[in-house]
Amino acid sequence: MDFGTASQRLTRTDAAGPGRDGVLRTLRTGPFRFETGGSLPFLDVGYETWGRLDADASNAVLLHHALTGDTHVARGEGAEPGWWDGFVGPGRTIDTDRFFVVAANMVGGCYGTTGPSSPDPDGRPWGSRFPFTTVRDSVRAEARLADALGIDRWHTVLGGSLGGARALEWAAEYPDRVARCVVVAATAASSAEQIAFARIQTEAIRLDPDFAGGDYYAAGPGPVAGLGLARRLAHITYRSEPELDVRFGRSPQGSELPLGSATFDRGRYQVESYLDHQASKLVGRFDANSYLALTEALMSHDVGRGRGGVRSALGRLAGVRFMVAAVDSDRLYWPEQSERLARSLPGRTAVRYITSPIGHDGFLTDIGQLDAELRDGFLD
Ligand SMILES: CC(=O)SCCNC(=O)CCNC(=O)[C@H](O)C(C)(C)COP(=O)(O)OP(=O)(O)OC[C@H]1O[C@@H](n2cnc3c(N)ncnc32)[C@H](O)[C@@H]1OP(=O)(O)O
Ligand SMILES: N[C@@H](CCO)C(=O)O
Repeated sequence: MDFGTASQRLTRTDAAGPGRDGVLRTLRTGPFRFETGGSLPFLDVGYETWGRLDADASNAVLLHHALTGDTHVARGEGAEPGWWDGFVGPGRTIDTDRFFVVAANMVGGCYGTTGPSSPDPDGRPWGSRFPFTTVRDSVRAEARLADALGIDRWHTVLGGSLGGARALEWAAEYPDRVARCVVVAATAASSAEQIAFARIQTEAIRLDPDFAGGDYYAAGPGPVAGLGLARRLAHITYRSEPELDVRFGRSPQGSELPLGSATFDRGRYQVESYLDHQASKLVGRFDANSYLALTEALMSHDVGRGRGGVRSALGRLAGVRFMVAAVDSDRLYWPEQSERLARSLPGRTAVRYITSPIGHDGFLTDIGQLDAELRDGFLD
């Protein structure tokens, strides 16, 4: 099964070695024990790099993708654009002429790192046997990648949304290995409402008859209806009410008639068609089990777990320089939650704001608003 462009770029290597910019490679680890007890005989960690590591390995930057993102942050040798192209590249804020940039796919994902759709040693997809995974598992896998690449300490770790949770978890798990940490549109721990929205999504997938308990790979495309429903709900939370209203209002989609002529026989509003499109795009590029694994990893996100609570976990991070940023219209990762996170960090850093009408996805579309803050001092 092909989950999109990333898998087409996949080439497998067993050693890190010097890289080619923006080409997906894989580091195979030894046995991997998950935070909550499961284990796998090995993990493949899919990653891409840009630029060159300095002789003293002091210029390495780790970028983290969000829930359904991948490792292709910036353009590389090929023509395929990256999802943060304006932000990462030669002369950009994350300047690949200066930094050695690394992006790894999360454990449980479907863009290069071992996940439920990956084959077990007998060649069968792990499916329902894939262990429950947490953000901390991904960070620990990335630490092995850092070891293999010869990086003792990151110059900067940076990410948004689930990627922001990963960045923060890196600082908490390995404070001596992180000099700077940028957390965008993320919280110290997933809130009740974030867990609630996520649960509806995971339920939509599990209730799809084609989910087959997670072992659907041999039978066909799998729970595409459930995954599409999950994405529709999620996408609403990624945008703002005013944006949807201004953009779509009550307009019908093309010549469709939303009032209909009989029960269950009506055309769509534009916003329905928009959500249908977002759903079908995701279904075409993402594995439902990976969506479950990463969503539940995000539900479990709590930087204070096993560390005496959030305040205690964050209070120890005086050696890490932080930037916390929020999207002012975010109704999923509320700005107040970023403010709370920033207040809990040593030095009580001020929250930087991305001003955008669109909501949570502003961390993807408008990250450039952090350029000046990052270039002007923070990344020095
Ligand atoms: C494999 C990967 O590339 S994943 C890595 C990067 N991606 C991510 O990390 C997250 C996934 N991506 C996203 O969430 C989004 O694409 C974002 C946030 C990056 C971009 O958001 P925006 O630029 O604001 O796009 P927006 O939400 O407006 O959607 C535009 C799409 O809706 C479509 N659309 C707009 N109105 C309608 C409508 N009435 N009916 C149907 N479709 C519509 C557009 O045609 C466009 O389609 P396209 O994306 O196929 O070209
Ligand atoms: N649009 C983003 C939002 C999640 O933060 C994604 O799909 O990864």
